[in-house]
Amino acid sequence: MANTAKIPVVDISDERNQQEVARELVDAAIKHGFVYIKNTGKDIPVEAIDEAFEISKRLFKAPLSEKQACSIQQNNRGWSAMHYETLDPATQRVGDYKEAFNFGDFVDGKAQQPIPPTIAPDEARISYFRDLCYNLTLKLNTLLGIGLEVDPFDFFTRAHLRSAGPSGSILRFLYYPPPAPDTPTDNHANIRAGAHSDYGSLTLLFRLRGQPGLEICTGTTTMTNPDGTTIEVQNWAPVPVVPPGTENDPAPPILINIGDLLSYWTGGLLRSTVHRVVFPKGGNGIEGEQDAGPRYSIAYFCHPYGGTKLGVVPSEKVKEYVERKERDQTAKGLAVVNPYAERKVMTADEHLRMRYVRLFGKDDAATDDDRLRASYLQLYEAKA
Ligand SMILES: O=C(O)CCC(=O)C(=O)O
Ligand SMILES: [Fe+2]
Repeated sequence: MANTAKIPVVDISDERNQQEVARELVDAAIKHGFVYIKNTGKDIPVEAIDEAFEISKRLFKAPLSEKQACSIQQNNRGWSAMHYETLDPATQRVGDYKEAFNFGDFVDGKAQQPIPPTIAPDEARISYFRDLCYNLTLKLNTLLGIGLEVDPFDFFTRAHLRSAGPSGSILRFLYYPPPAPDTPTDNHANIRAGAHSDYGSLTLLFRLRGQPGLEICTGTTTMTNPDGTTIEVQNWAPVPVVPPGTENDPAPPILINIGDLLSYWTGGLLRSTVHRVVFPKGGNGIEGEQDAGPRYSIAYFCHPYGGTKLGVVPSEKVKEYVERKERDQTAKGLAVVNPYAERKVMTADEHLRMRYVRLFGKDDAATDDDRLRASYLQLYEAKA
């Protein structure tokens, strides 16, 4: 049995004591940065998930010309071709072995971007699914507010309301084709999705039974080379689609992870964990997860309103954590960098732009402010 990730499964049903649910979610977000939401079919009906996967499969099978006509734009909407994205440029020699399609906002069930004709009749259903994801993220934001004892408890929720203004939220269909026979699958030359952390506040991830590949970084090990020099090697643990206790649920649990924005906003208290998607290695050791065929997943990346100021979160828990970390750094003789001490508080849009600058390596687009923020962020990306 592979050393699988020990991510908690939380049942967020309304019948449960919501204080308790909130505590469980926050504990997982602090410790793992990931948490499974038990799928009872109440928050997101199982049929809606099945439908979304069915549409996604048809979309990626559509003629290339249809997809190319919807190629991804500056606004991060549209189709991203095989190898187009490189999530881990430091390690990867070629871009990710995947295709993706990003959906931004819909208005009255209509996409505000070009849609391949093959799935044009499904627009309203995609919009409905995106709404279900949005509603679930509002509930999760409220629970995180309760668990962090933020005052007011709906502080995060309000920042994520559509009525607050446009955001970077994206519904993304992902397709990982089976590796071609000559494809090297050693994770360095070629990988389905390179190691990365997500950019926004929360990500919802839907996966299919029998389609493994997601792994989380659980830490690093220092290795000594023959010449005495040392290198840090990342340790990886597969994330089962169907963790123990959920085998009889109507659908696999929805996997939630904390993104960099929420980690930054909470001074690093909530953890944004690095993850990646690898090719099947003759099964990953998890019972029932042996599939070497194509892999489909669906992600919903939740972002607050673009103008949200990522200043101090009104929570004693966050404040105590930031102060404790500063004391620890001082005791270790390390420089103390307080992100809240910036002369101008960064907004959600600025945070996202900073990440795009890094993803696409366009440093010429970066301003001094971007670089300053990047240096602050590095501190919070030190996944202690
Ligand atoms: O496909 C997956 O399982 C994960 C995808 C992912 O991490 C991402 O798109 O950010
Ligand atoms: Fe991700």
